[in-house]
Amino acid sequence: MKRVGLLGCGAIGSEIAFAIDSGKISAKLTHIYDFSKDNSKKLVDKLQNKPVVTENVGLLAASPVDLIIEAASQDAVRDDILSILQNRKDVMIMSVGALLDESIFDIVMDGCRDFNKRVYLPSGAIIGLDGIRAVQDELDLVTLVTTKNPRALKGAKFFETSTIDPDKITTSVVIYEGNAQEAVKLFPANINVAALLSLAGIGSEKTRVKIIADPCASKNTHEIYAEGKFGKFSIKVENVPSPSNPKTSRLATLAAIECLKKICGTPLNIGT
Ligand SMILES: NC(=O)C1=CN([C@@H]2O[C@H](COP(=O)(O)OP(=O)(O)OC[C@H]3O[C@@H](n4cnc5c(N)ncnc54)[C@H](O)[C@@H]3O)[C@@H](O)[C@H]2O)C=CC1
Ligand SMILES: O=C([O-])CC(=O)C(=O)O
Repeated sequence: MKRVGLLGCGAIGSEIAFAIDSGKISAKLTHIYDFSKDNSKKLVDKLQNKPVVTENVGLLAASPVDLIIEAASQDAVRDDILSILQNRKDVMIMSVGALLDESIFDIVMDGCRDFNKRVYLPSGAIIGLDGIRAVQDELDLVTLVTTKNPRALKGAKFFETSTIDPDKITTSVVIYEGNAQEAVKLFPANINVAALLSLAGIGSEKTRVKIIADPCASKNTHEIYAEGKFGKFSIKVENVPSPSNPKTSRLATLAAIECLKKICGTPLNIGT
C-alpha cells in the first residue's frame, strides 16, 4: 500500500485526507504539513487514522512516504518541489500555475529524470485535457473563459494594481483578458486550470484567458474553446465551489482523488 504525505491541509488536502481515511483509496496517509498549524491540527482531529504532523516542509519531504501531494499554493511548488524530488518522492501537484515559470518547469523535469521520479497533474477543475493532448500538434487556438463570483476572485494579485474593486462589482464584467502565462501570476489561486490547458496544448503564451466576475454566479464556470486543423470543440463545466474555499471547485478535489486512486493501483482504468 502506498504511503502518502500531504502538503497543504485546506479545502483540497482535507478532502483527499478524508477519502484516504475512509478507505476509498488504497493508500495510507502517514505525514502531513501545513504552515498553518491550526489547519493541520483541525484536519488531524477529524481523522480516524492520525498522520504525523511534521514541524516543517523539509521533514515532510524526508519522511518515509512514496508520494507527496501538493495542495498548498504556487509558492509551495516553487519553494519545495526540488527538495521533494531530491528526497526521492513522487509528487502530485495541484498548484500547476507554478510550472509555467520555465525555471520551475526545468527543475521539475530535471528532478524527475535525475531521481527517477514521477509528477502527476490531475485534470483539476476542467475536463477535456485528453482531447487537447490528442490534437496538440494541430491546434491553432485555445481559449479559456472562466466565470466566478467576485467573492471567489477577491484577494488575487490582479486587484493590487487594478482600479477594479471586487467588492463593488454589481454586474457581470470581463475583468481580465490575456494569456495563461500572465493569468496564473495575477490570479494564482483561481486559474491553475489555464496552466493545465497550456501544458497539454499550445503553451502558455498562446493560450488565451478571459476572466469574468459575475456577482450572480453561484458556480465556477470554465469554458474551453479549441480550434485547429483537426476541427474544433468547446466544453463548458459549471462547478459547484468547495464549501470551505469558494475559489476552488469541487471537481478539482474529485479529480485529485480519482488521480490518486489510479496511482494507487485501481484495477480498472477508464479513458486516457
Ligand atoms: N489544478 C486545479 O485545477 C486547481 C488547483 N487549485 C490549487 O490547489 C491549491 C490548493 O487549493 P485549496 O485546497 O482550495 O486551497 P486552500 O487555501 O483551501 O488550502 C491551502 C492550504 O495550504 C496551506 N499553504 C499554503 N501555502 C503553503 C506553503 N507554502 N507551505 C505550507 N502550507 C501552505 C494553507 O495554509 C492552507 O491550509 C491552491 O494553490 C489552488 O489554487 C485549486 C483548484 C483547482
Ligand atoms: O477550482 C477552480 O474552479 C479553478 C481554480 O481555482 C484553479 O484553477 O486554480
